[in-house]
Amino acid sequence: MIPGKVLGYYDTEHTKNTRNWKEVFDYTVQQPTLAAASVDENDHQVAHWENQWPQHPPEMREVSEEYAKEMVALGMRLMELIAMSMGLTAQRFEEFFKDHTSSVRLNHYPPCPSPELALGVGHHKDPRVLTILAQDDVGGLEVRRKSDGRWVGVKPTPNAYIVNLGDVLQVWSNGEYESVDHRVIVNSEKERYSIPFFLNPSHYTMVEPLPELIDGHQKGAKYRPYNWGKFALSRKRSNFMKLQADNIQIHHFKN
Ligand SMILES: O=C(O)CCC(=O)C(=O)O
Ligand SMILES: [Fe+2]
Repeated sequence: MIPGKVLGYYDTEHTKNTRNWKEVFDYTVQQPTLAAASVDENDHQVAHWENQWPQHPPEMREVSEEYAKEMVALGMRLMELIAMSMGLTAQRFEEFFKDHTSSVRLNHYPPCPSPELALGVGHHKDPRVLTILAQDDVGGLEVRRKSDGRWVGVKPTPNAYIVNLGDVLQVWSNGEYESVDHRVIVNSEKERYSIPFFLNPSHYTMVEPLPELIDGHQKGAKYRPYNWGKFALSRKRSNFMKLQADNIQIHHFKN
Protein backbone atom coordinates (compact mmCIF):
# COMPACT_ATOMS: atom_id res chain seq x y z
CA MET A 1 0.00 0.00 0.00
CA ILE A 2 1.28 3.48 -0.81
CA PRO A 3 1.49 5.43 2.48
CA GLY A 4 -1.48 7.77 2.76
CA LYS A 5 -3.39 5.95 0.03
CA VAL A 6 -6.33 4.15 1.59
CA LEU A 7 -8.55 3.69 -1.46
CA GLY A 8 -8.24 2.21 -4.95
CA TYR A 9 -6.59 -1.04 -6.04
CA TYR A 10 -4.63 -3.43 -3.83
CA ASP A 11 -3.95 -7.16 -3.58
CA THR A 12 -2.45 -7.26 -0.09
CA GLU A 13 -5.54 -7.44 2.10
CA HIS A 14 -5.16 -9.43 5.32
CA THR A 15 -7.83 -10.86 7.64
CA LYS A 16 -6.63 -11.79 11.11
CA ASN A 17 -3.03 -11.36 9.95
CA THR A 18 -3.28 -13.82 7.05
CA ARG A 19 -3.17 -12.67 3.45
CA ASN A 20 -6.36 -13.20 1.44
CA TRP A 21 -6.44 -14.82 -2.04
CA LYS A 22 -7.99 -11.84 -3.79
CA GLU A 23 -7.54 -8.44 -5.33
CA VAL A 24 -9.66 -5.45 -4.46
CA PHE A 25 -10.76 -2.00 -5.59
CA ASP A 26 -12.18 0.23 -2.83
CA TYR A 27 -14.02 3.53 -3.15
CA THR A 28 -16.04 5.63 -0.73
CA VAL A 29 -19.42 7.23 -1.41
CA GLN A 30 -18.85 10.78 -0.13
CA GLN A 31 -16.25 12.86 -1.93
CA PRO A 32 -14.16 13.54 -0.05
CA THR A 33 -14.92 11.19 2.84
CA LEU A 34 -14.11 12.76 6.21
CA ALA A 35 -12.10 10.33 8.33
CA ALA A 36 -9.96 10.24 11.47
CA ALA A 37 -6.41 11.35 10.64
CA SER A 38 -4.80 9.09 13.23
CA VAL A 39 -5.71 6.43 15.78
CA ASP A 40 -4.53 8.69 18.64
CA GLU A 41 -7.57 9.47 20.83
CA ASN A 42 -6.27 13.00 21.50
CA ASP A 43 -5.70 13.87 17.85
CA HIS A 44 -8.81 15.60 16.48
CA GLN A 45 -7.43 16.18 12.99
CA VAL A 46 -9.64 15.11 10.11
CA ALA A 47 -8.38 13.41 6.95
CA HIS A 48 -10.03 13.82 3.53
CA TRP A 49 -10.14 10.55 1.61
CA GLU A 50 -10.29 10.86 -2.16
CA ASN A 51 -11.17 8.07 -4.55
CA GLN A 52 -8.48 6.80 -6.94
CA TRP A 53 -10.22 6.24 -10.27
CA PRO A 54 -8.37 4.58 -13.14
CA GLN A 55 -8.49 6.28 -16.56
CA HIS A 56 -9.76 3.07 -18.15
CA PRO A 57 -12.47 2.08 -18.55
CA PRO A 58 -13.63 5.72 -18.79
CA GLU A 59 -17.21 4.99 -17.63
CA MET A 60 -16.12 3.18 -14.46
CA ARG A 61 -16.33 6.24 -12.23
CA GLU A 62 -19.82 7.30 -13.25
CA VAL A 63 -21.28 3.78 -13.05
CA SER A 64 -19.62 3.12 -9.68
CA GLU A 65 -20.83 6.42 -8.21
CA GLU A 66 -24.38 5.78 -9.33
CA TYR A 67 -24.30 2.28 -7.83
CA ALA A 68 -23.03 3.65 -4.51
CA LYS A 69 -25.80 6.26 -4.37
CA GLU A 70 -28.47 3.59 -4.84
CA MET A 71 -26.81 1.43 -2.16
CA VAL A 72 -26.94 4.27 0.38
CA ALA A 73 -30.65 4.75 -0.35
CA LEU A 74 -31.29 1.01 0.11
CA GLY A 75 -29.10 0.88 3.21
CA MET A 76 -30.91 3.80 4.86
CA ARG A 77 -34.28 2.24 4.01
CA LEU A 78 -33.14 -1.00 5.67
CA MET A 79 -32.04 1.02 8.72
CA GLU A 80 -35.55 2.45 8.99
CA LEU A 81 -37.03 -1.04 8.96
CA ILE A 82 -34.45 -2.32 11.46
CA ALA A 83 -35.20 0.65 13.76
CA MET A 84 -38.91 -0.17 13.64
CA SER A 85 -38.16 -3.84 14.33
CA MET A 86 -36.48 -2.68 17.56
CA GLY A 87 -39.50 -0.59 18.57
CA LEU A 88 -37.73 2.67 17.67
CA THR A 89 -38.87 5.45 15.36
CA ALA A 90 -37.95 4.84 11.72
CA GLN A 91 -35.53 7.81 11.71
CA ARG A 92 -33.71 6.80 14.91
CA PHE A 93 -30.41 5.97 13.20
CA GLU A 94 -30.34 8.90 10.79
CA GLU A 95 -28.21 11.13 13.05
CA PHE A 96 -25.26 8.72 12.79
CA PHE A 97 -24.96 9.03 9.00
CA LYS A 98 -24.68 12.79 8.39
CA ASP A 99 -21.07 12.46 7.15
CA HIS A 100 -21.22 8.72 6.62
CA THR A 101 -18.02 6.89 5.66
CA SER A 102 -19.73 4.17 3.61
CA SER A 103 -17.76 2.41 0.88
CA VAL A 104 -17.99 -0.09 -1.93
CA ARG A 105 -15.48 -2.88 -2.57
CA LEU A 106 -15.00 -4.66 -5.88
CA ASN A 107 -13.64 -8.13 -5.05
CA HIS A 108 -11.94 -10.44 -7.55
CA TYR A 109 -10.98 -13.93 -6.35
CA PRO A 110 -8.75 -15.56 -9.00
CA PRO A 111 -8.71 -19.36 -9.34
CA CYS A 112 -6.35 -20.81 -6.73
CA PRO A 113 -4.06 -23.77 -7.60
CA SER A 114 -4.19 -25.05 -3.97
CA PRO A 115 -7.59 -23.99 -2.62
CA GLU A 116 -7.15 -26.12 0.52
CA LEU A 117 -4.20 -23.91 1.53
CA ALA A 118 -5.81 -20.49 1.10
CA LEU A 119 -8.99 -18.52 1.79
CA GLY A 120 -10.49 -15.75 -0.32
CA VAL A 121 -11.28 -13.99 2.95
CA GLY A 122 -10.43 -15.45 6.35
CA HIS A 123 -13.26 -15.79 8.87
CA HIS A 124 -14.43 -12.47 10.32
CA LYS A 125 -17.47 -10.43 11.32
CA ASP A 126 -18.08 -7.21 9.43
CA PRO A 127 -17.13 -4.38 11.79
CA ARG A 128 -19.63 -1.95 10.24
CA VAL A 129 -23.39 -1.27 10.41
CA LEU A 130 -24.68 -3.27 7.44
CA THR A 131 -23.19 -5.02 4.43
CA ILE A 132 -25.24 -5.36 1.23
CA LEU A 133 -23.47 -7.95 -0.89
CA ALA A 134 -23.87 -8.73 -4.57
CA GLN A 135 -22.16 -11.96 -5.67
CA ASP A 136 -21.91 -13.77 -9.00
CA ASP A 137 -22.99 -17.40 -9.56
CA VAL A 138 -19.71 -19.09 -8.54
CA GLY A 139 -20.27 -19.36 -4.78
CA GLY A 140 -17.70 -19.51 -2.00
CA LEU A 141 -19.22 -17.38 0.77
CA GLU A 142 -19.80 -19.39 3.94
CA VAL A 143 -21.44 -18.42 7.25
CA ARG A 144 -20.81 -20.11 10.57
CA ARG A 145 -24.00 -21.67 11.90
CA LYS A 146 -24.49 -20.73 15.52
CA SER A 147 -26.13 -23.98 16.62
CA ASP A 148 -23.22 -26.29 15.74
CA GLY A 149 -20.38 -24.00 14.60
CA ARG A 150 -20.34 -25.55 11.11
CA TRP A 151 -19.55 -23.58 7.95
CA VAL A 152 -22.56 -23.41 5.64
CA GLY A 153 -22.33 -22.24 2.00
CA VAL A 154 -24.52 -19.29 0.97
CA LYS A 155 -25.97 -20.37 -2.37
CA PRO A 156 -25.93 -17.59 -4.96
CA THR A 157 -29.47 -16.45 -5.78
CA PRO A 158 -29.75 -14.54 -9.08
CA ASN A 159 -30.72 -10.88 -8.71
CA ALA A 160 -30.70 -11.02 -4.92
CA TYR A 161 -28.53 -9.32 -2.32
CA ILE A 162 -27.16 -10.82 0.86
CA VAL A 163 -27.56 -8.46 3.81
CA ASN A 164 -25.24 -8.95 6.78
CA LEU A 165 -25.67 -7.16 10.09
CA GLY A 166 -22.37 -5.74 11.30
CA ASP A 167 -20.76 -5.25 14.70
CA VAL A 168 -22.01 -1.64 15.03
CA LEU A 169 -25.62 -2.88 14.98
CA GLN A 170 -24.70 -5.52 17.53
CA VAL A 171 -23.45 -2.74 19.84
CA TRP A 172 -26.32 -0.31 19.10
CA SER A 173 -28.81 -3.10 19.89
CA ASN A 174 -26.85 -3.98 23.06
CA GLY A 175 -26.26 -7.49 21.77
CA GLU A 176 -29.87 -8.16 20.80
CA TYR A 177 -28.88 -8.42 17.11
CA GLU A 178 -25.68 -10.28 16.29
CA SER A 179 -23.20 -9.93 13.47
CA VAL A 180 -22.39 -13.19 11.74
CA ASP A 181 -19.01 -14.94 11.37
CA HIS A 182 -18.28 -15.57 7.68
CA ARG A 183 -15.46 -16.38 5.25
CA VAL A 184 -14.87 -16.99 1.55
CA ILE A 185 -13.39 -20.20 0.18
CA VAL A 186 -11.70 -20.35 -3.23
CA ASN A 187 -11.58 -23.00 -5.93
CA SER A 188 -9.09 -24.06 -8.59
CA GLU A 189 -11.37 -23.64 -11.62
CA LYS A 190 -13.36 -20.46 -11.56
CA GLU A 191 -12.65 -16.88 -10.68
CA ARG A 192 -15.29 -15.17 -8.56
CA TYR A 193 -16.52 -11.58 -8.30
CA SER A 194 -18.41 -9.98 -5.43
CA ILE A 195 -19.38 -6.40 -4.61
CA PRO A 196 -20.07 -5.58 -0.95
CA PHE A 197 -21.45 -2.19 0.01
CA PHE A 198 -20.51 -1.24 3.56
CA LEU A 199 -22.83 1.16 5.40
CA ASN A 200 -20.69 3.06 7.91
CA PRO A 201 -21.48 5.90 10.34
CA SER A 202 -19.77 9.32 10.42
CA HIS A 203 -16.18 9.09 11.65
CA TYR A 204 -16.90 11.08 14.83
CA THR A 205 -19.73 8.74 15.92
CA MET A 206 -19.29 7.27 19.37
CA VAL A 207 -20.63 3.74 18.95
CA GLU A 208 -22.46 2.57 22.07
CA PRO A 209 -25.68 0.77 23.03
CA LEU A 210 -28.72 3.00 22.44
CA PRO A 211 -29.85 4.40 25.83
CA GLU A 212 -33.49 3.45 25.22
CA LEU A 213 -32.46 -0.19 24.70
CA ILE A 214 -30.68 -0.38 28.06
CA ASP A 215 -33.54 1.35 29.92
CA GLY A 216 -31.31 4.37 30.43
CA HIS A 217 -29.23 2.40 32.93
CA GLN A 218 -25.59 2.53 31.92
CA LYS A 219 -25.12 -0.56 34.11
CA GLY A 220 -27.05 -2.63 31.60
CA ALA A 221 -24.78 -1.63 28.69
CA LYS A 222 -22.87 -4.61 27.35
CA TYR A 223 -20.32 -2.40 25.52
CA ARG A 224 -18.31 0.71 26.29
CA PRO A 225 -18.42 3.59 23.78
CA TYR A 226 -15.78 3.69 21.05
CA ASN A 227 -14.98 6.19 18.34
CA TRP A 228 -15.92 4.81 14.90
CA GLY A 229 -13.25 6.74 12.96
CA LYS A 230 -10.36 5.65 15.20
CA PHE A 231 -11.62 2.07 15.26
CA ALA A 232 -12.03 1.94 11.47
CA LEU A 233 -8.59 3.43 10.83
CA SER A 234 -6.95 0.98 13.18
CA ARG A 235 -8.70 -1.89 11.38
CA LYS A 236 -7.79 -0.53 7.97
CA ARG A 237 -4.10 -0.31 8.87
CA SER A 238 -4.01 -3.84 10.21
CA ASN A 239 -5.55 -5.01 6.91
CA PHE A 240 -2.20 -4.46 5.25
CA MET A 241 0.11 -5.96 7.81
CA LYS A 242 1.00 -9.20 9.39
CA LEU A 243 0.71 -8.34 13.08
CA GLN A 244 1.69 -10.37 16.12
CA ALA A 245 -1.68 -9.77 17.77
CA ASP A 246 -5.31 -9.82 16.66
CA ASN A 247 -6.58 -6.47 15.35
CA ILE A 248 -9.13 -4.46 17.31
CA GLN A 249 -12.63 -6.00 17.66
CA ILE A 250 -15.83 -5.01 19.46
CA HIS A 251 -15.17 -7.60 22.17
CA HIS A 252 -12.36 -5.30 23.34
CA PHE A 253 -15.12 -2.88 24.41
CA LYS A 254 -17.22 -5.47 26.22
CA ASN A 255 -18.23 -4.69 29.79
O1 LIG B 1 -16.87 -11.89 -1.23
C1 LIG B 1 -17.73 -12.14 -0.40
O2 LIG B 1 -18.70 -12.88 -0.67
C2 LIG B 1 -17.69 -11.57 1.00
C3 LIG B 1 -16.56 -10.63 1.26
C4 LIG B 1 -16.55 -10.17 2.68
O3 LIG B 1 -16.91 -10.87 3.58
C5 LIG B 1 -16.10 -8.81 3.02
O4 LIG B 1 -15.55 -8.12 2.15
O5 LIG B 1 -16.30 -8.40 4.19
FE1 LIG C 1 -17.28 -9.70 5.37
